[in-house]
Amino acid sequence: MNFMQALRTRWQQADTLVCVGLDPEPARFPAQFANDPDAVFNFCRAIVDATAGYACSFKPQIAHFAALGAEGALTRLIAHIHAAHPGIPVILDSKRGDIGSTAQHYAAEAFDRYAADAVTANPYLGRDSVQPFLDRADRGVVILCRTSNPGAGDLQDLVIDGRPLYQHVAEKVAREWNGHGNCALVVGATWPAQLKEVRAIVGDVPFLVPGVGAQGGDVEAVVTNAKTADGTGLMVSSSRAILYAGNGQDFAAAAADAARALRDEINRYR
Ligand SMILES: O=C(O)c1cc(=O)[nH]c(=O)n1[C@@H]1O[C@H](COP(=O)(O)O)[C@@H](O)[C@H]1O
Repeated sequence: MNFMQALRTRWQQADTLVCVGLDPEPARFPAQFANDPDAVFNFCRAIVDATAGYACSFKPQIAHFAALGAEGALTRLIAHIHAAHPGIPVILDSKRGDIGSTAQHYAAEAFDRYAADAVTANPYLGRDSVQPFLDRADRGVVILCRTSNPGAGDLQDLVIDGRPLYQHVAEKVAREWNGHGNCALVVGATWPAQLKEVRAIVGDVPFLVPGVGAQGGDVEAVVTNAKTADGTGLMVSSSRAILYAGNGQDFAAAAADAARALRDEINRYR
């Protein structure tokens, strides 16, 4: 099953649009991990196992592993997700973008080294830089469109030919880059008006929507502005608000409660 089929199946069968972000920060781990040499893996695995029932996808963020020299933990974590929770796709959040010959290696990194089902990609260098990802028809390519951060508009809102750059990205991805039907777009939860505009441009192309939870995005506004006609189309991503919901012995149960509460809040507005 390819990424898009897996995602759609998961939306329907598990009735959830929550993407659980895996952004390990050892300084925020519960005390029980203080002397654990494999703390990054063990913490993340506990979160994965506790939240899987509420997840339409998992999204490990590569810098959070690489900065710690924990690439091995990332490899084992993705393997664990595939083995213990088959059918839940993994999006490697690496936001890669480079000339085509180098991008081939980034595609191999995400899909072959880490066995991710999808990857986030930066479109700034143009189509040839994304092509090695697009060519992997069975994998997903989640392209930055209107990001969640405060400075998103510095470049993404610049008006070109009468419309902001992020709308050109949306248009290009939906009409030209999505030949294999394997593209999705990143649109931040912090920008409800832009979510609505991009949805109007791209039809049913799925959105990865980070920015609820720690970044303060409004769940009702996200779902009402960005869902597709069938009440799906979204991976609403939250990392810190789930991972660090508790920091005692019961941290995994607290994470599960946070993921369930987000699922239920999203489902109220679908
Ligand atoms: O591509 C992403 O995942 C992403 C895009 C974006 O526009 N904003 C954004 O916050 N992210 C990522 O989503 C996660 C958000 O984390 P929390 O704010 O803790 O939920 C981080 O891993 C970010 O790198």
